[in-house]
Formats: sequence, C-alpha cells, structure tokens
Amino acid sequence: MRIDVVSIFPEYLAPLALSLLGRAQEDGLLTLAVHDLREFTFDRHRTVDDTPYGGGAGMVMKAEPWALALEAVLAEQTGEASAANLHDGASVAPRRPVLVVPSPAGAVFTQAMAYELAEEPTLAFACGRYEGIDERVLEWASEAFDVRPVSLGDYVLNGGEVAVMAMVEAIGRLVPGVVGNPESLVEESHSDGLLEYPVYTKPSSWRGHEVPEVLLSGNHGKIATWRLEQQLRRTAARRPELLDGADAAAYGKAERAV
Ligand SMILES: O=C(OCc1ccccc1)c1cn[nH]c1
Repeated sequence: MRIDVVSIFPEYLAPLALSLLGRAQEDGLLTLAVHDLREFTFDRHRTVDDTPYGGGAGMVMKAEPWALALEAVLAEQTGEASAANLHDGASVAPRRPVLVVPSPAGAVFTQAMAYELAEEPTLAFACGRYEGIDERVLEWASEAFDVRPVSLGDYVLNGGEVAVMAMVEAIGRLVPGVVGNPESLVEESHSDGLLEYPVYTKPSSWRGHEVPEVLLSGNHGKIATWRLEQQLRRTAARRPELLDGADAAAYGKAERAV
C-alpha cells in the first residue's frame, strides 16, 4: 500500500517511519510519502491561509495550494499504480483513489473502516489546520478522488496530523505481512464488536493482587467462557451502545465457547 500525506507540518509525521510501520516500509509492504503543502505556494510568504468569507474567528486554508498538492499526489500515485497495472497487464476499471480528510465534521473512524481502508492500494490524507480547508477543495477533489471526511471522535484537534498518525497505525497494521503474527489481530478489542477481556502475566500473586483462578486452571473451555463473560460485562459497563451491534457475534462466540 502506498500512503501519501499532505501537511504544513511534515515533520509531525516522522514517527510513522519508526518501529512497526518503519519495518513494513523497509519490507516494501507500505510506502509512505509526506508532502509539505507550502511547496505548492509561490508567494514570498508561502501563504496557505486567509480570512474566512462570512466573517468569524480564525483562518481558512486556501484552495489553490491544496489543488496543486493533490494533483502532485495523484500524479505520483497514478504513475505507480499504472506501472503496477502495466506489470500485471491487468485492465482495471478506473478507481478513484481514496482521499481521507480528518475533520471533526467527518464520519467516525472505526475498526471496520480501518479494515475497509486497508484493502485500498493507495491512500491519501489531507491534514487540515486552522478552521479547516476551503470546502471547494473537497468538491473539486471528488472528481479524481473518493473523498472521505473522517473524524477520530467528538473533540477538536489543532490539525489533522495527529488523526492521520492514529489512522495510519490502525490501517497499516492490518495490511497483510505488516504484523508478524496475524493471530494477534483476531483477538482484539472491537474485532468482534466487544471490548477486550482483561489480561494478566507473571507473577500470579503481585502486591496482594491475584490472577483470577480460572486462568491458572488450564481448562481452555472455562477460560474461553470466562473471557467472553468479561468482554460482555466490560462492554455493558463502558460502551453499552456497542452491545446492540455485537450481541449476535457475542452469542455466536458463546455457543462455540461452551
Ligand atoms: O480536529 C480534527 O481534525 C483536524 C482538523 C481538521 C480541520 C480543521 C481543524 C482541525 C479532528 C477531530 N476529530 N477528528 C478529527
């Protein structure tokens, strides 16, 4: 998968080149290209923002630098994609590459969305700052891109970079080969619509706190049942809204566990 990120703070994305995602880049599983929006300005002050029409506090990101940056991203992605197509000789239907725009006004990012986006051959991310990007950029971009406004949650950040870090990690780890043991991707929170059960490791007695007996019993049936019960209890206590979607999966698991 090729990932392009456009930001006025490209150095913000540097940590993505480390650890898990770093090795995936070395292994050629992930390509990460970060673009500085200011490279697409041509005035002396490299201006990327201006005052909002209609008044109001703050500044809005200008459209033209974004259009030039996104055209450059498209050229690089298309170049790579068409090279891939030439190699495979495949005659693929023209797909619009996905452009994710982190925004408090977006659809909420979920594990399901992470799985869906992990299937894409390329992803582009537009990091907004200030009060946001001129809306006409999203309109204009939707001809060449499948534009996806996405929110991490109901809070406001100063810019999209932190949201992109979180999404690239959530998506990147699902790309086949990136995580050593795919098994570790199955038993995790939200993969079955329930929160994860509590985990413990040595020593079994620690500062007067004991590991639940069942986990030391070696009875895998009872352990699986206990874990599912813990998932249901935690989800009911902390995220009750998840239960309506998950009960089918949960009861399905319960059937298999007992
Ligand atoms: O603040 C966010 O995105 C950055 C952003 C984008 C546009 C203008 C200001 C800030 C955000 C909050 N939840 N999910 C994303």
